[in-house]
Amino acid sequence: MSGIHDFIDNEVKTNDVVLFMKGTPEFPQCGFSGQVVQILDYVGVDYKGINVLADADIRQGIKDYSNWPTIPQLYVKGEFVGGCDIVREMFQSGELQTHLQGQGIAVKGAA
Ligand SMILES: N[C@@H](CCC(=O)N[C@@H](CS)C(=O)NCC(=O)O)C(=O)O
Ligand code: FES
Repeated sequence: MSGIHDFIDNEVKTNDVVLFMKGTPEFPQCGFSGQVVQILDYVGVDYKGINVLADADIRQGIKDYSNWPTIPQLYVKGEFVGGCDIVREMFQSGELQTHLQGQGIAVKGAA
């Protein structure tokens, strides 16, 4: 196992919600990442953002880890959820909020 794989594995397993993205939650540097940030902020969930632009090995490593070719990538409780399109569709259907709550993760406005 490579060091990058272990780093990623540790991040997704020790943080409930992790977003691998371009830029930071405060300053996204791509519209796809920015859309997921907006959704997560709207839903009101705490998450950790990891900027793949700061590290080329993570940028490639996260694609290998999930076998998914693009950034952003959202993980909940150690599981890959999806990229921008999937997260947006799940948000619009309400499935994202349901999934988070089902995992015991607090979302805004939930009891
Ligand atoms: N349709 C994709 C949009 C994301 C996307 O196309 N990302 C591209 C451009 S930011 C990407 O990560 N390319 C590989 C790279 O930049 O390393 C999704 O649902 O997440
Ligand atoms: S950085 Fe160009 S589309 Fe994401």
